[in-house]
Amino acid sequence: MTERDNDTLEISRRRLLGTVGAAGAAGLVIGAAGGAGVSAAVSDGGSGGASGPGGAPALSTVGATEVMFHGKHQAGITTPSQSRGHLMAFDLAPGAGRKEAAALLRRWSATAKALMAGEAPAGDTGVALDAGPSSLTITFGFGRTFFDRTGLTARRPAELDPLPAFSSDALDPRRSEGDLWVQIGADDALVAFHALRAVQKDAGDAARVRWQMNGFNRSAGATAKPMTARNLMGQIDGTGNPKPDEPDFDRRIFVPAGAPGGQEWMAGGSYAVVRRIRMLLDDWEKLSLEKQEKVIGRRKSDGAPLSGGTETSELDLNKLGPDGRPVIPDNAHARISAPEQNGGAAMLRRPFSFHDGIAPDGTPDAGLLFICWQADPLRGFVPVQRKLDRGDALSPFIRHESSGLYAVPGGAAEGEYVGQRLLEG
Ligand SMILES: C=CC1=C(C)c2cc3[nH]c(cc4nc(cc5[nH]c(cc1n2)c(C)c5CCC(=O)O)C(CCC(=O)O)=C4C)c(C)c3C=C
Ligand SMILES: [Fe+2]
Repeated sequence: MTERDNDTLEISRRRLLGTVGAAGAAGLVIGAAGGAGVSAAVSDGGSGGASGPGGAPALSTVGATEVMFHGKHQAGITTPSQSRGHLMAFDLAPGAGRKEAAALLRRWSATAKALMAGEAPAGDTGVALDAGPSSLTITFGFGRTFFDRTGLTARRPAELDPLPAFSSDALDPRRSEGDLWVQIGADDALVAFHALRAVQKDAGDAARVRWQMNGFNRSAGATAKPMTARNLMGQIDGTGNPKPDEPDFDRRIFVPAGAPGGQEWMAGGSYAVVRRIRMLLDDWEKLSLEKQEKVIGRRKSDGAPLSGGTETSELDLNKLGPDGRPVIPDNAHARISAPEQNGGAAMLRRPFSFHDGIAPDGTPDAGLLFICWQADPLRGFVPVQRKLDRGDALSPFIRHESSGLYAVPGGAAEGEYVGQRLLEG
């Protein structure tokens, strides 16, 4: 596989034998559209056999797809959603400061680079053997408290100021915030788990796990062509996301270099708002299909706006029904959260679903690990959530149970580790 900057798409032909199957083709197309650096190699051993070069097991495109570690932005932001995800927050251990944090980020970066390339470290457990890189991404961020703990308060970005309280919040502080945040995504469950263990072991005495959450999306390659994912309410979720080929995408999602009053070490970075949002599925599933669609303002079957068209048609917020009322109701989630209703506020939503079994009250402990990316939370998540908090038809069916806000620095250049410009600048 060829290593490339993660803003470019490279399909290595070194081991590309035969035709890319439907699943693989889907993955590659999404990778290109998403602007994520992806390299894919497919091996069938040259004769349709079961082994690749050096006797390594053959890989499908799903297994062989590699997302590059180095690049302008960290991987895992514009990378197409993976089918497995793990989120972890760490607190620095008592006595650990800037020096220990820098050593930890150096270790984590080396591990991320190796695992994302499908390499197994010496003495490895073997959990991820045979599966290839499987689009593994490992993304690192800093929480507000990190800066005091490391004596870097003066370099804390204003964007990390605490989010306002929202009336519908039911937040558990033990599952919120944290000094450091790690997002892991992969198209193979074993590859994702392997990375989770490696990251945790690397933390050593420097940091302790504060909370950890597990998520999933539809399996890579399950659909013949790329499709927007569905959430556990059954809705197509992600349609309105800004697209990387739109002219203002970078400005909305990534911190520019040289921003007046900004923190230069965040150039190319982004801010992640992370919320564990429980879905009250027993209540939701009692609603008729018609009522469910009015809650969102889109059709459940294909995600098309209730004003007509297909999934990608613009919402016609002025269209009235035969009863003289807006066909997309005033409190519909898609209406309230639309950028044009929020002074252009936009974010890139890249969630995972979660299911943590059955709660003591017998209801499913399931919902959305909502992760959204923006250049500034005050021009992304905050205004939209303020508005949703005041009258979203979806609110009675969801509960925000935890919250985190993290500064995710730009990608590491070759020879650099993630966060080096902060920790050694
Ligand atoms: C504050 C931000 C948002 C939260 C929190 C949120 C929770 C949430 N959303 C859904 C389901 C859907 N959301 C959809 C659209 C949508 N949602 C937000 C923001 C938040 N959602 C935005 C900015 C948008 C896009 C609006 C637009 O551009 O028109 C949709 C419609 C399809 C789509 O565009 O993705 C669905 C469905 C759930 C289930 C949920 C909490 C669990
Ligand atoms: Fe939403």
